[in-house]
Amino acid sequence: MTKAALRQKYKEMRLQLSPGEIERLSETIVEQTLTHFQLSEKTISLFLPIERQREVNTYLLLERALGIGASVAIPKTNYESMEMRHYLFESTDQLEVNQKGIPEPKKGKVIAADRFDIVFVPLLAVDVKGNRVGYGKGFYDRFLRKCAPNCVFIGLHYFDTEPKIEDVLPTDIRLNALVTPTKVIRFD
Ligand SMILES: Nc1nc2c(c(=O)[nH]1)N(C=O)[C@@H](CNc1ccc(C(=O)N[C@@H](CCC(=O)O)C(=O)O)cc1)CN2
Ligand SMILES: Nc1ncnc2c1ncn2[C@@H]1O[C@H](COP(=O)(O)OP(=O)(O)OP(=O)(O)O)[C@@H](O)[C@H]1O
Repeated sequence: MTKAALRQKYKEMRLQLSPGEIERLSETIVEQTLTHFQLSEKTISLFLPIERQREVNTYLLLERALGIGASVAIPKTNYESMEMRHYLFESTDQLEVNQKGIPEPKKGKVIAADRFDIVFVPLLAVDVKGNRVGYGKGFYDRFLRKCAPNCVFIGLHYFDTEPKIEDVLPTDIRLNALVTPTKVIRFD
């Protein structure tokens, strides 16, 4: 399928999940993540969920990661440059929900892209090779290319992989791994 068709399909599938299901599936995704990846002492990029879009509740992962000594930075989007800048998470007082519904830091200590060990990546759909579909603005494609070569890109997703994304672009950056409620997949 094309990215446009997949966006529509998965937006609808997410909106069919009840708030109770979102919580339960998000908890399972977080448990799977903690079982399969070592987060302690790591520097991590973590998006916070657009609640009206029923994204994975990553607040649960934020709490757990901080509890085991990870440094967590949250991205903030700039719709003029179409780039993201990361700020070290220190307190929920730093956060404000932007006009797209994304909780983002207002200020804080800036963390450069090449400092991350792990980046958790939001997505609408992903194929069997780790190609992803996001909201189509390329924020993550621009950010991930600046990360260190050994940085691990992990998608968090409620659903299974798609057989194929038809219109993959040369600028698209693949995931290294995917965590769903039932599977942890490593690509490559
Ligand atoms: N939680 C979260 N943070 C993220 C992303 C994400 O997918 N999830 N992004 C991933 O790249 C970037 C933001 N990308 C976005 C780009 C466009 C729209 C947007 O146009 N939203 C529409 C509603 C959604 C729709 O139906 O298209 C809008 O607000 O009108 C939202 C996010 C960076 N931060
Ligand atoms: N490094 C880059 N420099 C300039 N433009 C880029 C770069 N990476 C991606 N783009 C552009 O951004 C857009 C990304 O579209 P695409 O459908 O791949 O987004 P997406 O991966 O779904 O979105 P997102 O990364 O925001 O979740 C394309 O128009 C692409 O050409």
